[in-house]
Amino acid sequence: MKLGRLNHVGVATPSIEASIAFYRDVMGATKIHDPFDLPAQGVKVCFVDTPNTQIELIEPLGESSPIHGFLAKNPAGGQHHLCYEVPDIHAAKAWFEAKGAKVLGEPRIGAHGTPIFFVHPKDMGGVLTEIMESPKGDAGH
Ligand SMILES: CC[C@@H](C(=O)O)C(=O)SCCNC(=O)CCNC(=O)[C@H](O)C(C)(C)COP(=O)(O)OP(=O)(O)OC[C@H]1O[C@@H](n2cnc3c(N)ncnc32)[C@H](O)[C@@H]1OP(=O)(O)O
Ligand SMILES: [Co+2]
Repeated sequence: MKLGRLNHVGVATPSIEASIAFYRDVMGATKIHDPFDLPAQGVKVCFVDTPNTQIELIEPLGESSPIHGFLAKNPAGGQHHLCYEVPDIHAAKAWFEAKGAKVLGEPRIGAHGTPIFFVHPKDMGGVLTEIMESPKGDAGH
């Protein structure tokens, strides 16, 4: 597998509205997308565009949100995951499993409408890593 483009940096926040104000007023972001709920992933999401990638703001949605534990340890929020693009999600899953890394569940549809999976931070140098299939027609690198 070849390392693909960095698609986004996931940032967990207790308040997407407060984080939007921060990225707009302090960081000077000029393109902030409308937030939306993603119940299947247990998060509310908002993308902030930068010239070369996106910040993905995520706020817990529902009691079983996968980011509850992270925010319990980091109540003010913080950098949560990095997401890289790959051309073929199933080939990428097989690659990480063959390397002995713990893939968390089966591929599912993520916020960009393409399949994603996560690899456990303990096997990824301490970084929760999201692998995302590139949108069709996009090589991802
Ligand atoms: C918007 C949709 C989608 C997209 O399309 O982009 C998303 O990005 S959704 C993002 C949210 N979804 C997920 O994170 C799903 C995958 N995550 C998980 O399955 C769990 O969060 C986890 C990674 C298995 C952690 O589980 P949790 O129960 O919260 O924590 P533990 O206490 O069991 O943690 C074990 C261990 O790992 C450390 N940890 C936890 N989270 C992170 C993190 N984000 N980055 C780095 N390290 C993390 C945690 O500190 C524990 O370490 P020790 O205490 O040393 O054991
Ligand atoms: Co993400």
